[in-house]
Amino acid sequence: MRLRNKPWAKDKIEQHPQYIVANPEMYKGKWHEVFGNKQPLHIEVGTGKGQFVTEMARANPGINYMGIELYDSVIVAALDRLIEADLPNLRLLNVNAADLEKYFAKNDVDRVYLNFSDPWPKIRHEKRRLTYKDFLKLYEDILVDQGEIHFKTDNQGLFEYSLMSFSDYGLLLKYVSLDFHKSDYQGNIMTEYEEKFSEKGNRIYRCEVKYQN
Ligand SMILES: C[S@@+](CC[C@H](N)C(=O)[O-])C[C@H]1O[C@@H](n2cnc3c(N)ncnc32)[C@H](O)[C@@H]1O
Repeated sequence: MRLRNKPWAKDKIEQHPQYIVANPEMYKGKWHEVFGNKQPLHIEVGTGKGQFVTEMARANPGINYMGIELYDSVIVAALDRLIEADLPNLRLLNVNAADLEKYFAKNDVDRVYLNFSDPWPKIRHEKRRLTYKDFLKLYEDILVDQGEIHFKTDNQGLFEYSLMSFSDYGLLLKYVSLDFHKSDYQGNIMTEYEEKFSEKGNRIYRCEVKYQN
């Protein structure tokens, strides 16, 4: 993600606490208070400009969604999208996924989406990959039992690494496609990166994995 410095981004985020949750640690274990219902919660870790979560929330009003993004200069684009869509079942969190356990308790989350996560190809950066074992432990600690991770990428190296990481962790493979856009999967919602890279002719890889606890 190319980052343009936006010095006004912090102020804009603070002005919209109804969309980008302020003090999210207050809601650990009680996110239903934020949404006003007990619908399942699906989170996208590394949501970028938020196209995927917004369209998922619009298409599935019976599920609550949360887009999690580290950079304020990126999440403001998701905020603009959310202001326009004004969906009651969608919120954003401007936090680092490495701190997820500060904001979510066990069973708070029903599904984790990882879309076009930064590949961090150098081995010395392995720990930053969102499918590294420490992140798989974090997701396990906030998901319901038998919770799922749904993962899409155009990066073959990251996909291969992630399948190995999921397998080493003991996750069960439920679905895998090595050319997702040529598969018979119905109802795919595209992310910004997915649109950009598939238009360039890149192949899209996708899998669904499930914890066996
Ligand atoms: C390559 S972009 C993909 C954006 C979007 N999911 C898509 O498919 O279009 C990856 C995003 O993940 C965010 N990200 C990376 N590491 C993160 C972390 N530890 N916590 C939260 N967001 C993170 C980046 O800032 C970036 O916006």
